Amino acid sequence: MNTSRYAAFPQVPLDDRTWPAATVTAAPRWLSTDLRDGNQALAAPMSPERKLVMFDLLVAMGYKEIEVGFPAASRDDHDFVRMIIEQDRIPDDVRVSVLVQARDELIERTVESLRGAPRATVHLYNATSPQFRRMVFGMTRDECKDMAVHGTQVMMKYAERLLGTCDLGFQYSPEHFADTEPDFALEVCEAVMDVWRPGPDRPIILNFPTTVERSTPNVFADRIEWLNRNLSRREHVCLSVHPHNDRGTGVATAELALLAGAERIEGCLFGNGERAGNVCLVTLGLNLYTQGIDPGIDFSDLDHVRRTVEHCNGIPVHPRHPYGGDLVYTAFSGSHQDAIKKGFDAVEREAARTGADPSRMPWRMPYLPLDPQDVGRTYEAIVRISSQSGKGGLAYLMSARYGLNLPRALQIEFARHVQALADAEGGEIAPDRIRDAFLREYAVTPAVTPAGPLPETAGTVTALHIDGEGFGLGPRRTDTVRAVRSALAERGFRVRVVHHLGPAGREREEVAVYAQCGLDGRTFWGAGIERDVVSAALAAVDAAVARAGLRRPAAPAALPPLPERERRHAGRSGHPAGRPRRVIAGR
Ligand SMILES: CC(=O)SCCNC(=O)CCNC(=O)[C@H](O)C(C)(C)COP(=O)(O)OP(=O)(O)OC[C@H]1O[C@@H](n2cnc3c(N)ncnc32)[C@H](O)[C@@H]1OP(=O)(O)O
Ligand SMILES: CC(C)C(=O)C(=O)O
Ligand SMILES: [Mg+2]
Repeated sequence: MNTSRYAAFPQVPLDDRTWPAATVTAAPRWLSTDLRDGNQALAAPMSPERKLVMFDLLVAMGYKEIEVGFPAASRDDHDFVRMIIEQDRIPDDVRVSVLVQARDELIERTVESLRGAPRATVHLYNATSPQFRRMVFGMTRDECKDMAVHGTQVMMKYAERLLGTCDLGFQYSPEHFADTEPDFALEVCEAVMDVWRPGPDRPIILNFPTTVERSTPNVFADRIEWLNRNLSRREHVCLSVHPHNDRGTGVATAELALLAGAERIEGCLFGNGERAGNVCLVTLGLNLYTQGIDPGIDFSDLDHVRRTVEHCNGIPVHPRHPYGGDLVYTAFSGSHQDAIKKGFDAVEREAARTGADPSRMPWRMPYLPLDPQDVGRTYEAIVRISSQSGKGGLAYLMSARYGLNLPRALQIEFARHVQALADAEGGEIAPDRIRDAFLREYAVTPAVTPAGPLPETAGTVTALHIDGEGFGLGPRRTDTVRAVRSALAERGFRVRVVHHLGPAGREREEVAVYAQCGLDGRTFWGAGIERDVVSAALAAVDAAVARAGLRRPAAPAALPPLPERERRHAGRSGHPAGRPRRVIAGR
């Protein structure tokens, strides 16, 4: 590749920059340009209907400055502006703006589109960079400056003629500011201000776009700090930035610009816009939120925002898009899942200890920069199981989704089963399949249960785990059922441990008990899930004993036929192939 065709971007001479030591403590003013810069970048620009959906979304989210179009561009753009004005759809605390080039014929139509608006801003621009002056305009610096000055004069003339009592705002952008000599950008802005004459009730927005992002964000920040120091009438100027994302650093550019003195940011939801997009307003807003700063924008139903934006733009949001993508609150890898599970366990313990509401506790969760619930997501998709997962993730899924808190040793054992499944199938294993595999493997129901005690030699049920708590049963107890009953009674087990088994909303409340059965130096786990703890404990013991194969009949053929469900499960359990699962536990 021919690197020699490109050159590093020149630095701004600013040796005493202060922005690196600054911090952001409040949200900037936001302007959404989804309906203008975002819209102009679509293969099929939005119809007025889709524009209205986007406009209503932006208003509902709390954006107070919305660029609604380029009325001189098309009938749709013009008619949309007319529609929201005539139908009185602009809330009192929202200001719309419209963009226009510094060209007389376009300015008239643009200003005219705002007739009847109680308040609105005209946004005028012309390119100022040397390339543009040379290649596109064929103009000197002075001629280029005159273009901006003249455009401002023409805009004011038409506004006076057409807009009557409108509370008119004015914004000027030197397009390609990031490529323009800083002193020339300043000169043009000063000349524009001389015409507009900003004052106490007559502010001006000076908006500095990267237009095409070519430099590292620190270079842009230096430019903004330099302007911040050198602009006259600074108290009447709102210093705004408009980063694009050509180098993938639009967000960083905006954030460093804030440190350098910018007060307002223009961007689009999920970073729509020309080429690699405008800066993403969702990322910027939630970046502030996760620093404890209120962005002033409602992101509490981010999936709805994303769906609406996808509908309006006709472009899908990437699954890994910060904060809003489908996968950004999901861990697939084992060590991440394990740490997240431990993080949630720690929060629960802390909440139980202090009586605090977990949803109000400080968020410090490994691998999750934001509580998904804060943006309307659930915890369900936090962990998804694949061949990269381990016992921690599995334990989280079983607990969070099905209320099954597996003891650690059982987690380890079950993880091996799931790993084998993942290795065999590849890809993701759906939660319900994992739960089914667990029930099939551990909640074994003996097919025949005649009365009578277990023989002394049958093996020893060594432990019960009820809702994550282990109860050792002592070495000498061999009568399983008696051991269970007395262990529960000795502990005065009256607590009703309630789990929801199955998807949230199912009404059955059940208790899960896990039993460990030791035989010949090996351990066999069983699970019982029943409506009360004693039945669950008995079922768990039955299952553990059954899995140990303790009371296998000598001749399986002598038993009645297997029920359909049992038949399906036989041979899929990790037991040697063909070994009968039909075992009997006495009661
Ligand atoms: C960075 C940005 O996003 S800026 C916003 C850009 N947005 C858009 O362009 C979308 C809307 N635009 C349009 O619909 C059309 O371009 C229109 C209606 C504005 C103009 O259409 P046309 O008159 O056919 O001209 P065209 O689009 O080809 O523009 C080229 C002319 O604009 C001039 N021009 C380009 N940028 C500017 C500017 N910022 N200020 C003044 N004139 C400009 C060019 O020099 C050229 O002039 P020429 O006709 O003398 O050669
Ligand atoms: C019109 C201006 C602000 C623009 O969109 C840009 O330069 O990117
Ligand atoms: Mg732009």
